[in-house]
Amino acid sequence: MTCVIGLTGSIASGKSTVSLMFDDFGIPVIDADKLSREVVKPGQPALAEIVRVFGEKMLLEDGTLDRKRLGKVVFSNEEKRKQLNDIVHPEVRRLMTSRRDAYVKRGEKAVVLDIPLLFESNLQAYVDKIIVVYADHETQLRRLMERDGYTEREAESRIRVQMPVKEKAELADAVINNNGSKHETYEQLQLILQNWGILHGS
Ligand SMILES: CC(C)(COP(=O)(O)OP(=O)(O)OC[C@H]1O[C@@H](n2cnc3c(N)ncnc32)[C@H](O)[C@@H]1O)[C@@H](O)C(=O)NCCC(=O)NCCS
Ligand SMILES: Nc1ncnc2c1ncn2[C@@H]1O[C@H](COP(=O)(O)OP(=O)(O)OP(=O)(O)O)[C@@H](O)[C@H]1O
Repeated sequence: MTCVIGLTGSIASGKSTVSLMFDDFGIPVIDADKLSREVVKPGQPALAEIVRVFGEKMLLEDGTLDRKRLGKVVFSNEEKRKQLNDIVHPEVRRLMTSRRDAYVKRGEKAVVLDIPLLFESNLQAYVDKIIVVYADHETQLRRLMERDGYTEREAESRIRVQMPVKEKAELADAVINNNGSKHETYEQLQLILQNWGILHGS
């Protein structure tokens, strides 16, 4: 039986960092953020729908989506964010479940679905176990500003539209505290996978 692990957290809490660590254990990861980029590539119906709803101004000169511009709109307007979600999320869910099912069919011991909005979108039933990657607000804000070059205001607006990571942690089967070093995070992940019988102790 494949264990389907949902990996979530809040923006810049460290999901991608943890996601890379699964590689070390030979466990495949399906990344919802990556899929959400694939489904809006030029020629895809979701991009045409975004242009219809948000206008041609959302395209860069080369015909690709102007993510920065669209981000400015949707992270400051709840209604518009919902409109975008309604265009992008069904496609992402379709790709995610078909890839998950392929891994299950192959008999992998585990597969990870890295889904930033797992709780917000009510996708708990897609997975067997949930790991929340936690970082306290200050750490999250600092890492987000450093990684993406956002002002404090821009970073806060992105954090604010998600369920607080503390609440997510309460709903998890396991929590990784990512306030410390990446090595400490790695050790926590290893222990969780051992406890779940996915990895064997060394
Ligand atoms: C608005 C867009 C164009 C901004 O692109 P940008 O390259 O700046 O950000 P990126 O896609 O890398 O997302 C970064 C993080 O923002 C958060 N985030 C993204 N979209 C949303 C959303 N609709 N609601 C809440 N948080 C979101 C997630 O934590 C994500 O990990 C893009 O985020 C998007 O298309 N969002 C809608 C699809 C979506 O919900 N993706 C996230 C989960 S699949
Ligand atoms: N334990 C850590 N120590 C130092 N830096 C870290 C640690 N964990 C993550 N970071 C850094 O913090 C930033 C955010 O981490 P990461 O990209 O993994 O978050 P994320 O949850 O995947 O974000 P998003 O929701 O935007 O996809 C990155 O620049 C990453 O290198």
